[in-house]
Amino acid sequence: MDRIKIIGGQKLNGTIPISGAKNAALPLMIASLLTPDRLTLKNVPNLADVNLLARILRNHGVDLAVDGKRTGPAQHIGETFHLSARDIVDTVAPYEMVSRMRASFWVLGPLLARCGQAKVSLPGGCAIGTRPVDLHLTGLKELGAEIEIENGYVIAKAKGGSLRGGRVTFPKVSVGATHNVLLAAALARGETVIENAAREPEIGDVAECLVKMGVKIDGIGTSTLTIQGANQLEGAVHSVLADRIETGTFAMAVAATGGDVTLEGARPELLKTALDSLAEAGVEITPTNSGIRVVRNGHGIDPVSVETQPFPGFPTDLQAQFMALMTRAKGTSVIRETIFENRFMHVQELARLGADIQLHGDIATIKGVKGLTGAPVMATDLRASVSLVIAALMAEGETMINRVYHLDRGFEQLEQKLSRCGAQIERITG
Ligand SMILES: CC(=O)N[C@H]1[C@@H](OP(=O)(O)OP(=O)(O)OC[C@H]2O[C@@H](n3ccc(=O)[nH]c3=O)[C@H](O)[C@@H]2O)O[C@H](CO)[C@@H](O)[C@@H]1O
Ligand SMILES: C=C(OP(=O)(O)O)C(=O)O
Repeated sequence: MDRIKIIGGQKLNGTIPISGAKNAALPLMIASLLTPDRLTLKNVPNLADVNLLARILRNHGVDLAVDGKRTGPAQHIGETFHLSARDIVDTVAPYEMVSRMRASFWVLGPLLARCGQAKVSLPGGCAIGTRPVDLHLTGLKELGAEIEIENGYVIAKAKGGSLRGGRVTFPKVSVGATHNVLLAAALARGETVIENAAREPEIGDVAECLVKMGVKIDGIGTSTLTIQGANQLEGAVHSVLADRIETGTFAMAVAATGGDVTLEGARPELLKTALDSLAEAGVEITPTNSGIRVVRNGHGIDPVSVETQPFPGFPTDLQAQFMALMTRAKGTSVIRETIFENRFMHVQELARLGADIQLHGDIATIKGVKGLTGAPVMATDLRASVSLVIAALMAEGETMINRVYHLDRGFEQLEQKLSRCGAQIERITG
């Protein structure tokens, strides 16, 4: 099993190219199930989750060709995927695959819309809470799905053979349920209205792609989406939007170590709340023509308290990274996690490096310490893992991070991007 070794204490200086967003690339790939024509996606990040989803989609009959396959150590990021689902050959998404990744559950809506039936295993994903799928299922029922759960599988059939438009009012904001219903509504007969839809930019990106495929959607970027389903969708060409979580992660890494880094291709408007929190901590954030410049030189880290919220609030996917930064602040900060009930697995690992963090329910109180010291730690989930990378970059001496397969799910060329900016980071394989 691979590990990552980091010798902390180096400032980061240089340029980091930002990859396409995992959380947009996955539902965009799934959108290919909606059309027999070719969907071309550019700027797809090379990640374990993307590769696993490619296997799941191939199993359903999607033909996937990749342009620009790398030869040797890649300097460039992003690939072009051509996905063609001429015929859906299997409407079952098996446990072995779906249990390893949350987003794979989102094939349910499109399969149901295209084929009138689907059998999809209950999903897995990061172990950050119970993560039910009730909102996905009630949403699809509003579009005419009949649903049973048997032996860990959701078995769904469209009443009368095809879905029809409906009104879905989510009692709670859910990214995944919004994706699932939006994708299904694209091929449902008539109009669907989704109220209290998640507004995360990745949903807007999928909606923009669906529009290119022939769906009429009003309210993109707002919490009310009105979708006119089409009988048949066309192919399209779409570029995956920049990863705001990767952007925020590197910005926090630079804030942590000090230095001067340009995040090339970053879109500051996609993570305004997080960048504002960094500015409050004393980090200089400057939008440039091609991205964002992040600078911290001389100025220490001021303590800043945050609370996670759905977009446009502070993202839960940046909570662990921000906590790592706050471990070295000049005072005490408070972080409240309101989205997932068990997303504090990084706390005990950060403590191994010398962090002083008290947990009470959904609130973590972080007292900034004078210094962290390297130690062996274990990655527990994707964003928790990268918070350990940030802490290790600040720590004195060597940190060995075990179970880095979590990182490979969501960070393209992490070690290369950091080491080119001066970090002492190395993957130890096997
Ligand atoms: C692949 C992907 O894009 N994953 C993201 C997605 O996860 P995911 O789509 O799983 O997250 P949701 O937005 O659905 O979850 C938000 C909250 O709603 C609850 N809930 C959700 C669905 C449901 O049917 N019932 C229910 O109660 C969840 O337990 C959680 O407490 O959004 C999260 C919140 O921004 C991010 O942290 C994940 O990175
Ligand atoms: C929690 C995440 O992923 P998933 O929803 O796939 O578990 C994430 O991307 O931070």
